[in-house]
Amino acid sequence: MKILNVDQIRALDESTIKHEPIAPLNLMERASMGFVNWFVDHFPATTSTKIFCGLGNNGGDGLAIARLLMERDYPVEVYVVRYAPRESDDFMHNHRRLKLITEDVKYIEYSRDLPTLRHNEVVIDAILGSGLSRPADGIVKATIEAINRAPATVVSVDIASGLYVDQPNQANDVIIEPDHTVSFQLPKLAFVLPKNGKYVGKWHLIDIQLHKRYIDIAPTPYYYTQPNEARLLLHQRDRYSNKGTFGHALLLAGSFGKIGAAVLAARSCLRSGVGLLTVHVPQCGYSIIQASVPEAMCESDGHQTVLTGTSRVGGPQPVTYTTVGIGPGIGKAPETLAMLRDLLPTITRPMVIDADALNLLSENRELYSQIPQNSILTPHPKEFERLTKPWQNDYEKLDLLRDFAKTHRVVVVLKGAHSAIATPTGDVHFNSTGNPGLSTGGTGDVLTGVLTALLAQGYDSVEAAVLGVYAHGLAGDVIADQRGPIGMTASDVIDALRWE
Ligand SMILES: NC(=O)C1=CN([C@@H]2O[C@H](COP(=O)(O)OP(=O)(O)OC[C@H]3O[C@@H](n4cnc5c(N)ncnc54)[C@H](O)[C@@H]3O)[C@@H](O)[C@H]2O)[C@H](O)CC1
Ligand SMILES: [K+]
Repeated sequence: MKILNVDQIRALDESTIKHEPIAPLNLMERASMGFVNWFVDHFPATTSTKIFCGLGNNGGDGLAIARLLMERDYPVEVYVVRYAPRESDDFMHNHRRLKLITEDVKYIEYSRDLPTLRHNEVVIDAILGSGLSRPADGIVKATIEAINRAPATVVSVDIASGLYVDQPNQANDVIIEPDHTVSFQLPKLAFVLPKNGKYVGKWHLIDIQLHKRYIDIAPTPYYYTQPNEARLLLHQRDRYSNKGTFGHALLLAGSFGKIGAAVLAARSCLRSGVGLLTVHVPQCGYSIIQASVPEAMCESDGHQTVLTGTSRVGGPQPVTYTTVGIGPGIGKAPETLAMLRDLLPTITRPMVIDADALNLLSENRELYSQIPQNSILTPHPKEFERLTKPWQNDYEKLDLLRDFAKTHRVVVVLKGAHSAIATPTGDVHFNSTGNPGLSTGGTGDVLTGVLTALLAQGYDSVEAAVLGVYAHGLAGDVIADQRGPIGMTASDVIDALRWE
């Protein structure tokens, strides 16, 4: 699903009005009706509801929502925040329609006009929407602050008032902190950026049948992975296939005290459909892997505690493997760096690079040019900062991410809430699955195993990253549903992986 910018959202509106065709006021009615259908599914008709409306079309939505909820007998109070002398046409039209059924519309010009808000009430925030062009100030700011202080449940229409759709807010901007955002048709970039979490709450999309052809051809680098899109990426298995069909992966993982990382990556790799797996670990990990992952072959490094790439049986020969995954638990010993240095030029196929392998790269940037094209790198934000440089906000981070992926022709999975997957062409796919329970030790090792398995089976790198990250997050969501996010372990995630 595409994520469009604010100008495209406006143009999409106009395109819908022109091509459907539909009168602007009727489109507003459709959007408001969609919101109301969502609202009645979530809050009973006894819910005391206060709607705060601005003077533009977001406010117009608010007035239409007020009327539609009153028609369904919700106890609704309407407040218009009078911050400017002019209202939009569709605001005025809905204002007139509302006045036909109630005289009781209140106006907020000064702080003393603000009502008291209680915990058992619901506030609908329709003050400012996608038309935001400057920080909230004056009475708008005072109203937003009052709503944020109140114990009431807050639902924002389209986007929290004060939050920009696709550009950074300043640290001191005043923005609604909703429990829910009910938006129209497509997600907004602001919704998927981790730092905006409290200005978005849980978000929901209402299909208002905006012009499909416009969406289909609108250029954008940003995508949001939907369940049906992820499922379409899944390769169907031929019943006459054999284990050779699904590749032979090599995982280079583990060091003394961190053999568990190798175990997790190996198990998830096997659970993700790889044909054959060899795990190369330091000698101290040999018996552990043999005993705990019997399905894998194990190759012992010549070194007791860290990876050096040497071996008493002749050393790993990555060129003979379909795919190499490196990083989980390897540490940053000089011998391991030397191994990475020797290894990279010998690999011609995309590989998976994680954890300390990324840290070694960031400390030896001359190696960037040696990374095989279309490899998948899986940094968390701190690792990505080491690979690049610090950023001021999520938008700058996104630019760095796209630049890095394009410059080095790699796929970068920036892990976090809505993990962002940047492609060598500069597109970004935001993931839709996962929960805070996944921020626990070992889940990154699991992802490395998953991605290595998908590459070994012949998935293209972007597809492997989008599908693998989605499936990994979904496994976390399944566990969170069953017994809550707290106490989830990386091993649970492996067990919950499903490929169907
Ligand atoms: N396709 C859709 O998504 C639909 C969206 N609808 C709703 O329309 C709004 C956008 O409406 P618009 O009139 O363009 O903007 P706003 O209501 O957000 O703002 C009105 C107006 O306010 C001025 N302004 C900007 N920043 C500030 C500020 N900080 N303080 C005061 N005033 C400010 C500026 O001049 C704006 O133009 C969208 O969010 C949806 O809710 C349609 O209803 C249907 C389809
Ligand atoms: K709003």
